[in-house]
Amino acid sequence: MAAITANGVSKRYGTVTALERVSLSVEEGEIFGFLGPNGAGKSTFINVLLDFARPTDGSAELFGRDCQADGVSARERVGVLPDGYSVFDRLTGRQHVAYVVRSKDADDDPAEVLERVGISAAADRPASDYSKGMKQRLVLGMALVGEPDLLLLDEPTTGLDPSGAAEIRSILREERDRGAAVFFSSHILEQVEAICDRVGILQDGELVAVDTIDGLRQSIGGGTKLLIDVGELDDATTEAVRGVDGVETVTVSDGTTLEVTCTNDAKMDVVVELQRRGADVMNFRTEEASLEEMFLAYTGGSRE
Ligand SMILES: Nc1ncnc2c1ncn2[C@@H]1O[C@H](COP(=O)(O)OP(=O)(O)OP(=O)(O)O)[C@@H](O)[C@H]1O
Repeated sequence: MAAITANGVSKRYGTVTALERVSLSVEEGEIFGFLGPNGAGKSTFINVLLDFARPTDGSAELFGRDCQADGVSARERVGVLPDGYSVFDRLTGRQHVAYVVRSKDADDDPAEVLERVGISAAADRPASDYSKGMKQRLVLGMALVGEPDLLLLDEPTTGLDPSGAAEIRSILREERDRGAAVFFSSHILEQVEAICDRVGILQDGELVAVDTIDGLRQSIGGGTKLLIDVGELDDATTEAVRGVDGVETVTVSDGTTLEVTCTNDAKMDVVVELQRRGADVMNFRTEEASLEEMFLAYTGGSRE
């Protein structure tokens, strides 16, 4: 059964359309990255799943249970790191985790949970004294209690230093590997590229793409960039390469290096055309489009 199903979810705040007919499905055992620039609607979508916000149109389900009509039972199997979370200032980290263990009727050892998220040294300090990154680790630890079947995480690595972000990514992989679905939002492309099985790109409330990273690469023109060093290059040869089926763009740098973006299938045709035209192909490299290039292609360069 799908962990998350969204059927045409729209959300309007007055004249602002935060979400526009978002439909998607996330399965158990996958890490799904929800990517979009600031204000794209990522938190609003998670808030709809948690019933912090009600959709204007459409509906959403967690494990087949309606997030609004049946919200409490929909959230039963879910661990959450919400946007704008807060901690209880007077409780220690250990007490926070112990509280969640009791309320979920779970049997996790709070010390182990705190160890896992890297704040065991601060276990008995009040959470009010924690840094932002430590609070974030604490709330993530609380989300992990009870082996939830779905982790819903709003920007889980923002505010963490690079090694902290890497630790969290490895926890998310472990959770996926034990069969949980992991859904997390981010505007940090590298975080998403590093661990996601699939990615959804949200732009102005609309889901403009959902695919694997490789699939996204394919759909923006194969996503393959060829860098070809040739001895000499004339305009007619450049034009001929532009005319090869599957070629999207051709640019020339330093007078002798061609940069060609094209579908995977067109790679060899480009080289064959160059040779047919008598060009001396001296070096030939390919680069895959980075997620950043894909993101810019989908969002029209509005990365923030
Ligand atoms: N409670 C609210 N009242 C009015 N407008 C809202 C409310 N919540 C969100 N919005 C608007 O909806 C849009 C989407 O906001 P949202 O917080 O979902 O974006 P986001 O993708 O999570 O952004 P960020 O990456 O900056 O956190 C924005 O234009 C925002 O101003």
